[in-house]
Amino acid sequence: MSGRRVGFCLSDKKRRRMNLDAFAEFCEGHGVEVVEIDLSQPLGAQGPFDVIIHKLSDVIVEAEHNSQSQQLLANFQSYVSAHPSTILLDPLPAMTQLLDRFASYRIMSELHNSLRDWRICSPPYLEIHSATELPSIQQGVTAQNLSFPLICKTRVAHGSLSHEMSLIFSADSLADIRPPCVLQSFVNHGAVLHKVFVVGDRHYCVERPSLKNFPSGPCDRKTIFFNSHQVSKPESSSDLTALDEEMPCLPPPSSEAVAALVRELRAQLGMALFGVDVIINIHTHTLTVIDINIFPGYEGVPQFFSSLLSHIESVLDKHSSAGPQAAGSASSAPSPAAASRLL
Ligand SMILES: Nc1ncnc2c1ncn2[C@@H]1O[C@H](COP(=O)(O)OP(=O)(O)OP(=O)(O)O)[C@@H](O)[C@H]1O
Ligand SMILES: O=P(O)(O)O[C@H]1[C@H](O)[C@@H](O)[C@H](OP(=O)(O)O)[C@@H](OP(=O)(O)O)[C@H]1O
Ligand SMILES: [Mg+2]
Repeated sequence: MSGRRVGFCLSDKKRRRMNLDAFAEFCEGHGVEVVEIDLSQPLGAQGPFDVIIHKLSDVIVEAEHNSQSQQLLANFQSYVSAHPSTILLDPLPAMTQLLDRFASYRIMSELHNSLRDWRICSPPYLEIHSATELPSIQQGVTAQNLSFPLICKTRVAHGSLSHEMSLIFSADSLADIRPPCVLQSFVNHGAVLHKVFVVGDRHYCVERPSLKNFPSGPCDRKTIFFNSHQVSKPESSSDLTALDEEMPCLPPPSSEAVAALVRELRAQLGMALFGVDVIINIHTHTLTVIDINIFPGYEGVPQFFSSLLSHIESVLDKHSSAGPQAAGSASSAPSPAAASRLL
């Protein structure tokens, strides 16, 4: 495979985090050229691209209220629409839905049906659209069978503001939430998070610290505000992740169940680069899905570069044998207006 060009459209932060320069060097050794796309310059002059890998989550979120980001997104979309043979990893509509926890939680909540044989579930949740709903939230909490403590997360799932969350211990503290957000039952899981990182047909599980167990049921404790990156990064260590009690180790998630989960999500989302966060309920040992992430950090994944390159090679090989309109091509992008309406 020689003479192939892969464009990367990433924020500066993401480019540094994934060490794109090192990946470009790695690809060069395999006859693949990596090009950093500058979204602010005409894309036509930067192409052609066989594949574009992007993480446009910040641009899509900003395009909601910023005309410059709207323009960048529109330029990107008109380029991909005009170049249907360029493969887009991942398709914009697929990844845009994961920017919205209302959409991603709906997907997670349907998993227990599609994966019935594997005892996979996600905690019950409630969508709060606006502050006008505040007076009736307690009714919603009861109707949806949510149980205290509750974890409250922003509706927007990606970007720096999206990791600010809170733990709510009683009905009185529901006044602390800031809509739009989701309320989700907190599931005790022994402070262990299992991150499943997906790269095409391969996936890898890594263990991370996580929130400790809390007594079930309402209590008069004050709301705890925290940033999820203080609790679920490899180096995270805080009072919130240190268990208060001794606890026997939980069994890790079954690898067959994780493989079934990844297969189902790959098919449902039509995506290749994503992460799924799962915890194990300490009482039922049920594999519980709590988050799906777009193009995550893959920290701790051995040989991420070679997995990513083999995925790129495999989609290109499939594409050339299937013809230019093969699945995953850039033509599946929504109109600029549709994409910016998605949040
Ligand atoms: N329903 C839940 N029950 C128990 N703990 C939870 C639940 N939801 C989230 N957590 C805890 O809160 C942390 C952050 O939650 P979540 O993964 O939804 O946030 P995030 O900001 O999207 O994180 P990431 O940066 O991994 O994408 C988890 O790692 C886990 O420790
Ligand atoms: O690799 P894990 O531990 O799963 O963490 C990821 C988060 O899940 C993502 O939400 C981050 O993306 P955003 O910074 O766009 O929220 C993502 O940031 P990144 O895209 O800069 O890598 C990571 O922090
Ligand atoms: Mg997340």
